[in-house]
Amino acid sequence: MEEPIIQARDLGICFAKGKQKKGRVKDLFVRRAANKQGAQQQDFWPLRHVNFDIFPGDAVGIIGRNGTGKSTLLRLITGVLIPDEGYVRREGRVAPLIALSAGFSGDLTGRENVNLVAALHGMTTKEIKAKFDEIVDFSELEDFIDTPVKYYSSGMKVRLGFGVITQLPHPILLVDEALAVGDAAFKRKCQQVIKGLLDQGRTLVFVSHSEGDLKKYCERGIFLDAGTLETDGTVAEALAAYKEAEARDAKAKEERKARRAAAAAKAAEQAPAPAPALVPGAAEAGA
Ligand SMILES: Nc1ncnc2c1ncn2[C@@H]1O[C@H](COP(=O)(O)OP(=O)(O)OP(=O)(O)O)[C@@H](O)[C@H]1O
Repeated sequence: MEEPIIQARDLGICFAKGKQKKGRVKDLFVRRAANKQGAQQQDFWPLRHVNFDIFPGDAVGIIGRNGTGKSTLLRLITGVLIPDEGYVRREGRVAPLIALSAGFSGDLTGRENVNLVAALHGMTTKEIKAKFDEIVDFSELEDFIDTPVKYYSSGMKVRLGFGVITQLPHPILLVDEALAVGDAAFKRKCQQVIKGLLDQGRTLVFVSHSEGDLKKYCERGIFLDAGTLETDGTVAEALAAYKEAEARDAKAKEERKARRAAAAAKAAEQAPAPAPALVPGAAEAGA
């Protein structure tokens, strides 16, 4: 039987409300010790008891409302965050199309950043040299490649990041809304590149709020809700479950609103009639 390229078992991560958690090795010890002492009041689990297998060549869309742990799941898969429970195992390196504009050093030029980022992701000097022109050409930054990245616009940074990461030979491609940025022409170019990588047999895990994009790239869909994996099926099934949950929530919200309005009307009905206004001197005048 084929082995999964990504496997999650009882995967969970706990965050403290109002505090940013960084994926640090130290946390492996500190947080595990803290968990043994019992969860703090402010702790919450954006993901818990998550299980799935992703096989080589799968294209999986991660669907869910804002704040339901989609990006967190991708960061757990890349290894940037360390789980508090369970595990996620990868059989192959990851090319992360995530937070693309954040990965550069502002004082270094585009050229230096390409070399640095590609090397950090495991490309050899020879590989980088072979791909360099293609990266620059794709990002359309020929005239700015020797300019420090701090002078780039956010779109220029994203273009350069996309150019580098899509040249990595790694089998797993993680995409987090990377296609939501950039102008229409650049978006079309990105779509072609991703399609090409999928045709080569890469495995895709794709976070998006766009039904069109999800359907375009993915056959499978995982719907996350309230910290758990609710549906793992075809992308159409996962989208249907997502819409159902949204409709259920909208209905519950309407019902709550109607209950509050009814309670307010009842309270107004039962309230004693307001006392007549006192007109100074009225009693004396009647005597
Ligand atoms: N490093 C962190 N430390 C603490 N809390 C975090 C951290 N990263 C995310 N969170 C919180 O975890 C929850 C899940 O966030 P996440 O970004 O994974 O959601 P999402 O489903 O990707 O949302 P969106 O659709 O809005 O992008 C949110 O409540 C968020 O505030």
